[in-house]
Amino acid sequence: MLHIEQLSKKYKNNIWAVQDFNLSIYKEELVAMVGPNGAGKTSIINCLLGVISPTSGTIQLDTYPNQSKKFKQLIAYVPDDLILPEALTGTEYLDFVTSMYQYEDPEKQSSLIELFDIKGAMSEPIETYSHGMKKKIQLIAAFMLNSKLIILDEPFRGLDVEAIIMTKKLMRKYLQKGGSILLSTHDLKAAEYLAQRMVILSKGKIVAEGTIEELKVENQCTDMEDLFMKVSMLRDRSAQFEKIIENF
Ligand SMILES: Nc1ncnc2c1ncn2[C@@H]1O[C@H](COP(=O)(O)OP(=O)(O)OP(=O)(O)O)[C@@H](O)[C@H]1O
Repeated sequence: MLHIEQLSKKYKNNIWAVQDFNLSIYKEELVAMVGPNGAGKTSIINCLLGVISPTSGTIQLDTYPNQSKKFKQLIAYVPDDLILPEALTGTEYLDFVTSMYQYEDPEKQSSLIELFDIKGAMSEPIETYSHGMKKKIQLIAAFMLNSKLIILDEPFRGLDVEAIIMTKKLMRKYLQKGGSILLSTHDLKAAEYLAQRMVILSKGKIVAEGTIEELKVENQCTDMEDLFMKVSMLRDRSAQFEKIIENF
C-alpha cells in the first residue's frame, strides 16, 4: 500500500521540518499521525500530495510514485483549512472533483449528500455555507471517489455531533471495504478510538510508533494525554505550566 521511505524536508530557511520519516500504511488500516504544533505533520502531507518537493526520500502507493497521475487518482484528501471555490455551488464543486479524478458514482454521491444532510444546500454557492457545511462537502468529495487512501487532516473540526458520529462510521466502513486512512489530528481520543496504529512526531522526527496498546505498555502510561506528553517530550514543561495556571 502506501510506503514512505526516508522522507526529509528542509525549507529554504534551513528548517528541517521532517527528518528520516518512514511509514507504511496497509489495506484496511488507519494510522493516526499526532504531534505538537510544528512537529511536521502538514509538511509530510504536502510532500505526499506533491504540493511541495521533499529534500529526500520516496513515496509510493503500491508501485506508483507520488508524482504519477495514477498515485494522485488513488488518493483523496480532506484538508484542515477550508479553501474551496466559494463561487461554485455544492453540486458544481462535486462535478468539478468528479471530472478532475475522472471517476463518477452518482449513487454513492447522493447517498453521501443524504448522510451529511446537506441536500437542500447543494444548489447554493459554497460562500453561503457554514464552517461545518464546508467540511461536509469536502468529506463528501473525498469519500465519493474510488480512492485507495484517504488523508484526513482534522476531519471532525467544525462538524456537529451527528456528523462526527457518521464520519467515524463512514471511515470504519471505508476501511472494511479495503481502503486505508492517514488521520492527522490533535484529537487524541478520536485517534485512540479509530486508529490501528499511531505515529507520534516531535520536531520532525518519529518519537513513538505502534499500536495504542504497545505505546501505553512501552511508556507505562494508561492515559493517552499522559502518553503524548511523555513521548513528545512536553511533560518536562508541564510543571512550569501548572505554576503559570495556578498563579493566573
Ligand atoms: N513554508 C515554510 N517555510 C519555512 N518553514 C516552514 C514552512 N512550513 C512549515 N515550516 C516549518 O516546518 C516545521 C513543521 O511545520 P508543519 O506545518 O509541517 O507542522 P505541523 O505538525 O503541521 O504543525 P500544526 O500542528 O501546527 O499544523 C515548523 O517548524 C514550521 O515552522
